[in-house]
Amino acid sequence: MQIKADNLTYKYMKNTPFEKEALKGFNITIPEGRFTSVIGHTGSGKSTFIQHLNGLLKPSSGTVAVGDWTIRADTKQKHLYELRRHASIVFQFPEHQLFHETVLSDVAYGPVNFGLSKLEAEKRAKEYLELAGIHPDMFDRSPFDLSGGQMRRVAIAGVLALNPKLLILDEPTAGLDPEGQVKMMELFYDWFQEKKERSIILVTHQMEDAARYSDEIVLMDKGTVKDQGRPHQVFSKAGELKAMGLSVPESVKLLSMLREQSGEDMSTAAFTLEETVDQVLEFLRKRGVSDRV
Ligand SMILES: Nc1ncnc2c1ncn2[C@@H]1O[C@H](COP(=O)(O)OP(=O)(O)OP(=O)(O)O)[C@@H](O)[C@H]1O
Repeated sequence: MQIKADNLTYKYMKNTPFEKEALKGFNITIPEGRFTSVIGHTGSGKSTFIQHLNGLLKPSSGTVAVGDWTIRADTKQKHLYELRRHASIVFQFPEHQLFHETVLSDVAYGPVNFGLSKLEAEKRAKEYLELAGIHPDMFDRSPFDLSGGQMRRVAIAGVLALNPKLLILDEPTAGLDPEGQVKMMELFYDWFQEKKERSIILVTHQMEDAARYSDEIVLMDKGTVKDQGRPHQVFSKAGELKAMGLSVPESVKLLSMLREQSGEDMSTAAFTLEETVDQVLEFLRKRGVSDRV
């Protein structure tokens, strides 16, 4: 679903002495079928923005359009019920929301709620649990007997089983070990790639993830959108990012240092280990030392 914000403003505790303008009237368009990461310093408004994308928050002024739904300050919640079938948010620590007796019934709950029969819902739940790496032996166990990482996978399977078109992820790998983080991101990316109309909006502080998986990056600062572009465009402005208290991926740092210290005209756009090695080898080739590598 395409996302379009027009002059989007959001104020917490509006018209009170504690009023806080978290979004300051920005415009943005994010086309359907993209993996988009939203980055920005803490407090820049990322979570506030994404909560508008399925109507959890409504603009104080301006509009947000998500697919066929347009959300304004006076939009009634009942008009957003259908939107929530298509746009799902995964907050940090989604495992805190597990509450059913068994893993299977927890994942099947959402699809039943959205109208599937119990049989169909369980079939779909099994499919997504397996995709999320949960072995069938665990289906009848209590979700609370699982490890933290497994509980997170069950919770994610519950969201994917709703078959959303837009998946909104707010720091979904927080608290996982490095291997768990990679596996979780690969799960999301595989899901995203399966159908071309699927979109992901990922809020992250992990610049490596933003660079590696995204088609586009949205950079937020002080309640507004500062930049939007492909990873190599956004991360080529290392100085600006640093001034906002942000960093660039380690691979970009390494190549930037190499470029500065050698004076070589080379690209710093490399977001995986393989791409970085290729760039370094290219550098060495230009310098005529590739035979010794
Ligand atoms: N419930 C709330 N009541 C009042 N102010 C809030 C509330 N939630 C967020 N804010 C304020 O709104 C601004 C934007 O917060 P938001 O959580 O959207 O930022 P963020 O970029 O997601 O931050 P982080 O990276 O730390 O999660 C911040 O100044 C924050 O203090």
